Amino acid sequence: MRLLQCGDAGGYYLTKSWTSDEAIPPYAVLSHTWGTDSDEVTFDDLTRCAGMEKPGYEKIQFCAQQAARDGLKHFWVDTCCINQADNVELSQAITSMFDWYRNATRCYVYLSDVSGTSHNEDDTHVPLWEAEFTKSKWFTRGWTLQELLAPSLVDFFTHDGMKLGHKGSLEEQIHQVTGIPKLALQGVPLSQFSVNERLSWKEGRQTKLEEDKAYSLLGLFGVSMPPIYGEGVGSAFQRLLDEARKVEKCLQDARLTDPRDDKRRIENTKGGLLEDSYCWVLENADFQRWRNSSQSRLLWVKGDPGKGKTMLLCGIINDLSKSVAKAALLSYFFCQATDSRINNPTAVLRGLIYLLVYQQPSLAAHVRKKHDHAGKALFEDANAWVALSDIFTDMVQDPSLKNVYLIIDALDECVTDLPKLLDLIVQTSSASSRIKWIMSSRNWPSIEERLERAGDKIRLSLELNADSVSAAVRSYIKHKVSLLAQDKKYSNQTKQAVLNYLYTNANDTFLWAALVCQNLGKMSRLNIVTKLKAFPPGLDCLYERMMQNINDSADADLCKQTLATVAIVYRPITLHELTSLVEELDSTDEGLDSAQDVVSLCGSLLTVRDGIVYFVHQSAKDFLLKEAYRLIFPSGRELFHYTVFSRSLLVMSNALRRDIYGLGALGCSIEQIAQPKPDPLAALRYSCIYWIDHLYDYASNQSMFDASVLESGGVVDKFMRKKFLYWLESVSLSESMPKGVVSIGRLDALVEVISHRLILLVRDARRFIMYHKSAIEISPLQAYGALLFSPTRSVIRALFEDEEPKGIVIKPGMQDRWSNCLQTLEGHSSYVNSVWDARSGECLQTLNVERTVYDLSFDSNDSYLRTDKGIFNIGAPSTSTPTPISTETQIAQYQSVALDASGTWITYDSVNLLRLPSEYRPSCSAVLGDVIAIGVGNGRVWRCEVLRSIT
Ligand SMILES: Nc1ncnc2c1ncn2[C@@H]1O[C@H](COP(=O)(O)OP(=O)(O)OP(=O)(O)O)[C@@H](O)[C@H]1O
Repeated sequence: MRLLQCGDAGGYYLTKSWTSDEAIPPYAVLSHTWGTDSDEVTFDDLTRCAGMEKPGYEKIQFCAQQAARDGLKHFWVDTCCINQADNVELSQAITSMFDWYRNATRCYVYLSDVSGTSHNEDDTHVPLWEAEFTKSKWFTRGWTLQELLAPSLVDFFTHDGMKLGHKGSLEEQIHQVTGIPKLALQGVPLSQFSVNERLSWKEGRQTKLEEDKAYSLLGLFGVSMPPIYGEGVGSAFQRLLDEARKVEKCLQDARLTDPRDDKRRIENTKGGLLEDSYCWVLENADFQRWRNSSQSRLLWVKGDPGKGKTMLLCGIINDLSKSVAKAALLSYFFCQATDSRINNPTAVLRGLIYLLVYQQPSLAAHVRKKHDHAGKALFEDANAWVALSDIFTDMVQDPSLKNVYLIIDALDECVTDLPKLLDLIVQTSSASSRIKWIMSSRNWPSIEERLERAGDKIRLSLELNADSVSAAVRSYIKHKVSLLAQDKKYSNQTKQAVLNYLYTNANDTFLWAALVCQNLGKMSRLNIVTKLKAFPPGLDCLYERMMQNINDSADADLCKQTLATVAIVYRPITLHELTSLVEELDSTDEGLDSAQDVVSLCGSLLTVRDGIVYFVHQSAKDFLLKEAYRLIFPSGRELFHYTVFSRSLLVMSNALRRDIYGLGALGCSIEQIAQPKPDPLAALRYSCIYWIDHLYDYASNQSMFDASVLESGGVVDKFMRKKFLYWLESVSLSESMPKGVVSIGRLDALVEVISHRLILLVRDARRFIMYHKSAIEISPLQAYGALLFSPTRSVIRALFEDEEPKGIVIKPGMQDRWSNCLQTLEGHSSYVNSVWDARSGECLQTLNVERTVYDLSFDSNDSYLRTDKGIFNIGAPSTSTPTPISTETQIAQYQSVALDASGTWITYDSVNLLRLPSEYRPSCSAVLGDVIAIGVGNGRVWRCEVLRSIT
């Protein structure tokens, strides 16, 4: 990027060309409409110190003067800063232009057809400029759309240099003229608007070259593609949309959780964020040093449990999102030990990457280098961490980024592989001065040691800021007790007594105060001063007292079972799921109500939000697992895993069945499926996803493990034989296929070590799920269609023979064993050319593309298929109603049997029926009556006959 600068002796000269990874000085950009080519000052003019007489010179002078007024030495004007005669440079400029406008300190819109001098004669209240402004041709040009949206500061000027206002002050008028939502004008990330909505903003805008209509939108979609002038506007838009969809897909696949939703949920669960209780940190000297010094890139907020770290970070995020606005990206993640989805480093990176790409879609390019080939597996397979940490490192060093603020709460709740995450933080913080990290955690020496390697880090210890924390806790107590006093109608005296008790005993711990207030909220005001004594100071003492109360209650056993269940599960469970896992609850008629009641009885430790049961705080769970361990797991934790495992197996065995949602159509897509009400999976979902994990953890203590569980005829054997396919369907309905694949892998590993009896069954089940994963993930009932594409000697196929869709015949029949292909990978081509070993990552087999069948037709007497690779004898297909022979790939509007447009589905009467494994996808096809013949990439030809009455 070349910039302009004023010369000492007047005139303007071009600076050197800055590469994208150099620190480009602050600059202003001009946005304007082009006159005729001869009117504009060109790159060539400037290099020859010519062009002063051209009308376009005025705009350059205007831009230079305005930039100087704003204290900017450099500025950029598209007419002369790009050498339009150099195609490579022009092409590069087109793909970078959005970033150049976005990174400009200011953008000046020069409206050549708006004057600021006179008033509208018809209506003296409306200045003439406003009428002219709304009709300005600037709003009708293609490129000015990104020039309006990319920069954060856009000032509008008349042709004689009078400032009319800025994007914010003129928001209403701009919105009226362009139809662009005000939020987009305010700088909300453009990815928040659908592709179609963004496309609608270009309506009525013109460009000199027709392809520029598409190229001028590249930045709006975060897409980078080379311009190919001459390709035509249709092709340019097609490429643009293809790329935009890939960016969208990338974002969708990266999203494991939306950290913005997590933040809102956490704030709500904790009773709302109080500004008075966190704003001290914004003035804190350590925080300020981190904020203002370019050397300080890493801030570690550390403190004991319940000191308010999470809420502090929520407050900092709110403050940064206001103050850094579009000048920087802000990405964050909240680790939660109780939820296995968000308690590991891969989840952290997915969350951070998701928010970064959401704010700046062009960053998706770093993900797409791998995602375009690997698809969603990039984020989920065994190599996810390695791939994601590379992507993340590249992303935060992207030259188009200004500053990036990265925030992770509760490192101590990242329960697996924390050192890996800490190392990445340290490494990225020293790699670029544009990155600033904030992390919070408890005072763990192991974290301290690891962070020691970072350069200039700042520790903000809550214990060392006791005065500020103490004042913040007092303010919190004051607020909470006022609400209590109002609610419970405390007298002034009672209110004061409660306040005093909390002030004296909170020991600067928010959580202690929060728990006591929560409990007081459930008590009557009678004798409240005496009742206060039931809340001893110190978190552990408080939990101990609560546990004692539970243990003394009439429902102690049920409460302890419930607490043990909530403490041992791998993600927070719903009340419905709780009824499945705790036997006593399920056996009552009013299972759900009882679950609600028992959680209320444990109310000092548990809480329910949106039907999901949580610990009131991580420290409550920690207390149970350490101090109250013997009480809630009298026979040890492993045996409790067995309880959850066996309950899961029992409830699944009773309830799982074919087509549990009553979908009917085999090809019904997961995207079209709405959960029925009541949802038959509501109580089973957790069990479906995690039963194998509980079995695995039960088996981890071999001395307690009862091996008969894994014997033939044992509970696992019976379940797999009777319910495996229904389980697969339910896993898909729960959108958890990747987890299902991993779980069956774990079961396989377990069986290999413990019991060889089940090995054939489990290994076959594993091959089945790996081979058919994609089809079942897209359409749950394809679990049954998949039987048709499984080997004749597959154990699962034999066990579930009755579940095969009736009336569909595939010839030649399947081979008798599973092929070398462990897992089919779905890329963007219609069939894959290579198959890979999922464990070693080695390529097992590369299909010979040379042998692809390209041409295929039925012979006139229906006994042969003619192909470009030879003639296949197929015998006469049993069709009764011959229809015209077509050698073209069939599309979905065809009656009877056909292929859909993507060549991945066999359809019947235009409805998806069978999803084809990659190896069976067509390179060509032909239809005769109810028979479709398909030629594939490995030189094979196969056919499928679909009889009218399919079930
Ligand atoms: N600024 C605040 N506004 C409202 N509530 C707050 C605030 N700060 C703390 N609290 C209350 O204190 C409780 C504990 O705070 P928080 O969860 O932030 O502590 P923590 O230091 O992150 O604890 P841990 O390390 O154990 O996770 C919260 O559940 C909330 O009820």
